[in-house]
Amino acid sequence: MSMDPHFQRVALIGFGLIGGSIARAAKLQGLASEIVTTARSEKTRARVLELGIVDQVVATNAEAVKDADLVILCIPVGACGPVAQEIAAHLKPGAVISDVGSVKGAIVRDMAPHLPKDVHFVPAHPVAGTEHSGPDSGFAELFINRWCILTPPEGTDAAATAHLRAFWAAMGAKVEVMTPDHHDLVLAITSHLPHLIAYTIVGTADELQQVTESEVIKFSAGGFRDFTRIAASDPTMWRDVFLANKDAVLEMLGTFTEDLAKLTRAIRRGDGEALFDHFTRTRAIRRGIVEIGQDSAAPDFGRPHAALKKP
Ligand SMILES: NC(=O)c1ccc[n+]([C@@H]2O[C@H](COP(=O)([O-])OP(=O)(O)OC[C@H]3O[C@@H](n4cnc5c(N)ncnc54)[C@H](O)[C@@H]3O)[C@@H](O)[C@H]2O)c1
Ligand SMILES: O=C(O)C(=O)C[C@]1(C(=O)O)C=C[C@@H](O)C=C1
Repeated sequence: MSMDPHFQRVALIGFGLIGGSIARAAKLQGLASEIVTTARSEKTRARVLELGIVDQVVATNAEAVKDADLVILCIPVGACGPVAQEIAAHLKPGAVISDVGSVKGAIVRDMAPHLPKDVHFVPAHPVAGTEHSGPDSGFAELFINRWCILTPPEGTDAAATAHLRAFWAAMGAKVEVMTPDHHDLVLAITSHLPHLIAYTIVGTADELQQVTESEVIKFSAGGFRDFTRIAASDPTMWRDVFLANKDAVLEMLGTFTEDLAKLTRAIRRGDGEALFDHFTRTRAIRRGIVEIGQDSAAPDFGRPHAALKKP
């Protein structure tokens, strides 16, 4: 028999893209009897109330977690440690405490030491998002057919993990469990590096435009436009991701730079065969992802990297 996904009282710390999407999906699927959220500014509290999705909007995180059976931190990765410290004394014994951060090792290191022994800490990362943020950006369908990765520390109560898994599955997600370190390596290449590349190339094009006084960006074609969408993602969120996943990103950046050098050499030498072979291989990878209906987070694809093998 599968686990009941329902929680009595759910507290969402932060009502942005992800918090707002969880609220909408949980409400639609009847996954909580009551949803409470924090919004720090008066303006956001008024807006969240106006949206009419949650039952209660409060100003402090401590107030939000009171009596909550499930607490989800939906805030930038760098804020999770301080917020764990802030809410620790107010958590209900037996509650499931989770998050949605894009990095998992740092979250475990920053949050776990503050949490009382009588709560169940099950970190999570829904691998689904957009370049938008704030209370109006969320939507109930965001998680449908997307991965949600859980990274429960060793010794976590299996029933708590199963309950959170059922909650995410009921919002449409495909759930997988892995270690925080493995998560961070896989996401460094499939999500963090692509964002770094987008942030770089859009900045480079803009600088070129200024230096040459040309209209580089005005005449940009489809490929560049896709990069600008990614490069419009939230600066606070992505600053925190790169600070928190420094080691894995630097490791993947090293491998990426070597591969870029190989393609650079092929262009310089006029080695059409090397370019054609490379592009043929990557086209097959894309087609494989689309075929299995997985156009986000495709762990373990491409040339195998020793560190990416499943633990
Ligand atoms: N945007 C994405 O594509 C995406 C996808 C998956 C996971 N994530 C992760 O989800 C988390 C939230 O991202 P988002 O896109 O929803 O961001 P967002 O900017 O839309 O929302 C974040 C919210 O957190 C609030 N906040 C910040 N510090 C706080 C604090 N100390 N206490 C209470 N509230 C606080 C902000 O006011 C804001 O409302 C991040 O950790 C991010 O890494 C993002
Ligand atoms: O599609 C996008 O806009 C995203 O960047 C979403 C995306 C990703 O890289 O896939 C970004 C960060 C998250 O942690 C999860 C999902």
